[in-house]
Amino acid sequence: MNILVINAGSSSLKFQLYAMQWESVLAKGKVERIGMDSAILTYEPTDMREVREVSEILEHTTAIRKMLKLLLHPEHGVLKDIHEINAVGHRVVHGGESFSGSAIVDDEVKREIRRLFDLAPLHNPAHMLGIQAVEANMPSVPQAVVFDTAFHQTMPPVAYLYPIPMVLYKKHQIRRYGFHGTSHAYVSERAAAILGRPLEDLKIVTCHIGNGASCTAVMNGKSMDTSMGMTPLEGLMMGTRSGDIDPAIVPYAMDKEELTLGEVSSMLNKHSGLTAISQLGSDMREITEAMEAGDRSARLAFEMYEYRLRKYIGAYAAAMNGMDAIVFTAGVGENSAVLRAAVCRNLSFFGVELDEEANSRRESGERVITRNSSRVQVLVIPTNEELVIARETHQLILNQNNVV
Ligand SMILES: Nc1ncnc2c1ncn2[C@@H]1O[C@H](COP(=O)(O)OP(=O)(O)O)[C@@H](O)[C@H]1O
Ligand SMILES: CC(=O)OP(=O)(O)O
Ligand SMILES: [Mg+2]
Repeated sequence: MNILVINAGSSSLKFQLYAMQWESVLAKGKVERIGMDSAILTYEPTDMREVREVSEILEHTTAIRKMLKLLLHPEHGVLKDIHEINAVGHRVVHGGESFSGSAIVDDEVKREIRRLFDLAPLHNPAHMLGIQAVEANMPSVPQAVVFDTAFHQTMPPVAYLYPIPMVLYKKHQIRRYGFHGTSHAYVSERAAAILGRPLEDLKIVTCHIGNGASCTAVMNGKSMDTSMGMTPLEGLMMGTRSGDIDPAIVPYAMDKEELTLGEVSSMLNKHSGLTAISQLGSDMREITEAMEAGDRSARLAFEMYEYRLRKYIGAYAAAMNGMDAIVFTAGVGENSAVLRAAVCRNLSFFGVELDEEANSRRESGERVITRNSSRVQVLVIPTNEELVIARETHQLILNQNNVV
């Protein structure tokens, strides 16, 4: 069975085509910087040369159309016919309290994803465009959705409730949900395998630091707390999102700057975080380069980002009463040796001993970046949300076929 996995992020669209018999990737690719005039499309068919295009791609729908064309391309393609794709699995960020597991897409599921647009305004609408673009191009293919929120359904009430009137939870399900669940689950399992210890015995802080960023306290293999909340806005400082702020800023800024609710939400989701402080944009690569060239705003942005991340790691060590390992993953976590070094240098109190050479080595695979003597092991683990989504989709399709 071939499964196409689509991960439509806020600024990127990643895809992988899996042959499930071997769990092997036939082709993969990504479109980065969607919405900007120089979007970058990279397509990598296994065993063939990479194709790279820089063009204006303003919408997720255009990105998907370009992807299908490449998969079927006479020269670069890996498929002869679109029907060789047996199912599509989508990453969906918000599943609310309705979904504690994955689901096959039907009208009811689509209605629920739409109902949750307000809670994940940068994400759920993009996923829906993805689902619709697949329906338009491949009307008979079954689609599944795998939710970021599902892994965090194990959080206890002390972690998921807000200290506000209970009526808001009971009537409107206002609570903390957490996101990036497939990634936190995957990297914590891999960390246990690399450390050669049972996941059930470990206290791990997983740091998924991409354009969106979140930290999770994974205790005995279960999410016990995570930094994102009712929406992916809470927690760490991110590319364009503020993360934690005093909620009183919202009415105050609305009053002083005469902002509408929509404007203040857009300010916190799209014009805050690294973008706001660096005044250079949200790309950590550019910010690090500018910082190293002496730009003060870039340095402040970097330092705030690192400081807020480190505070969460410390908080989760306290939440779990211990910490065996820290995992860095996603775009920034996997690639920014500078950020990892800054975080680790300031965690020596916990017994983190960074191996500077291992940290700065230009490697892309899974690795430990602390010395053997380090009390807390720090790992870099490339995330693989796509593989988790492919496995879940495969299982749902097999179950469906057995029932029919
Ligand atoms: N070599 C690098 N050094 C520092 N940051 C990087 C590097 N490569 C990618 N990034 C960062 O990773 C971010 C994207 O991460 P990713 O996990 O792909 O995001 P998302 O899925 O949220 O769109 C970019 O904003 C970029 O700043
Ligand atoms: C939930 C979330 O923030 O996702 P992303 O990192 O893809 O923006
Ligand atoms: Mg992502």
